[in-house]
Amino acid sequence: MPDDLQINVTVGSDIKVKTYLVTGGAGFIGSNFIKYILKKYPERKVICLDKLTYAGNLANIEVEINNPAQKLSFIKGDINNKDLVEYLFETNDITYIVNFAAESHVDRSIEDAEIFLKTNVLGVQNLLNIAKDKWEIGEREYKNDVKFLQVSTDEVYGSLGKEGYFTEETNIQPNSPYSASKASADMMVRAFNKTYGLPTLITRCSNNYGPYQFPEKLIPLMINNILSGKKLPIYGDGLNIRDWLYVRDHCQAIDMILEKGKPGETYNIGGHNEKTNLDIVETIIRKLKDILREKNEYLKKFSLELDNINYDLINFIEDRPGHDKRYAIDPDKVKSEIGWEPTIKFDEGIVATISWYLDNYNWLKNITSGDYINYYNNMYSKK
Ligand SMILES: Cc1cn([C@H]2C[C@H](O)[C@@H](COP(=O)(O)OP(=O)(O)O[C@H]3O[C@H](C)C(=O)[C@H](O)[C@H]3O)O2)c(=O)[nH]c1=O
Repeated sequence: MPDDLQINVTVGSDIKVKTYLVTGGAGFIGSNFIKYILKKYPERKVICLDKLTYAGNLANIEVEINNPAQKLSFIKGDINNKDLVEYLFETNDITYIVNFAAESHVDRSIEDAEIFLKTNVLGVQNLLNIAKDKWEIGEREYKNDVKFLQVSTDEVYGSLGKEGYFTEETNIQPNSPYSASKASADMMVRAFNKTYGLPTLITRCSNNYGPYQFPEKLIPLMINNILSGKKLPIYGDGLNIRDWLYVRDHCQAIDMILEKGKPGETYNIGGHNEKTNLDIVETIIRKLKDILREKNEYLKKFSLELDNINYDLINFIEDRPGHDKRYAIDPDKVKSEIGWEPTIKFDEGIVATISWYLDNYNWLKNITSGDYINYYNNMYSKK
């Protein structure tokens, strides 16, 4: 049976449709995942639980929420809310729990780590506890299908030198409060698998980019700054290296790991696309210019002049404390065991991303009118 048509069939005539609890589903990767799943499996149900912090935005999944043909329900709430999470498990036959809910920005964690521990560690422990209790009761005949997938990050491995790659066996050596919180959560997920047998999966992705990313992260921040006539702040010498993964590829990998992954296992998901930050920023300048040459109505809209979009916009600023030098992922396990590899080339993905931000400038404007502005004002006033 092709994957797309797969449904859960229990004994007798009772047909169970898979139901996802997607936590953090109004954020960048979570909302892309919901879109991916609803499109690929129109018969499946998705419950999105999201606290709607500064980085979560209902607009990201508005189209899907308003489409009665799509089986998506949205609940505003915190993964730390025990009663609410219990209620969701009691009132739904949840097959897959996919946890995207997290405070994700390294710079914010350096300013104050508290919320990172509350959400990324205690929140995960709450989800695990409740998932385990419901799973242990095992009323459902399709209990074996249940999986708890923790979306983690390659940052838990720390930093690489010029050579080598992170494998799933690499020691955990987080360097920022953010990555320390994600590593702690990974250890709790592991413990719930080893101690109680909860069928867990951990995925560790490299840097994502694509539509709906909050403009505090490198790529949308640079796009937004160019469109707003601002300088482009690069930390340190700009030679730190990240491995960039288009968000849709990441969503596809998570879907395949949910279906084929072995409980208790960890899978690294990378884009095999290592670039220095300086290279990324220069590429954005060049590609944005190419797009604006073709769609010159945008020049007027943003009051921009092509000649002013150049490398002089780059502003090297003080380095991020504890700035990891290089992340890079060994592709072997997810390729050989799951059959996944990235499909979207960076040149394609970056043009799609820049075009999306140009075409959805209202989204960007709404996002940047709140917390984000205050946060950056405070941060840059210290530099
Ligand atoms: C915002 C910003 C960043 N940078 C540098 C710092 C990093 O070397 C690189 C990317 O930074 P960003 O903050 O976008 O992402 P990372 O710190 O690599 O972490 C990201 O990717 C991992 C996998 C996650 O797990 C994180 O949740 C996610 O935020 O650009 C600058 O030079 N200037 C800037 O203004």
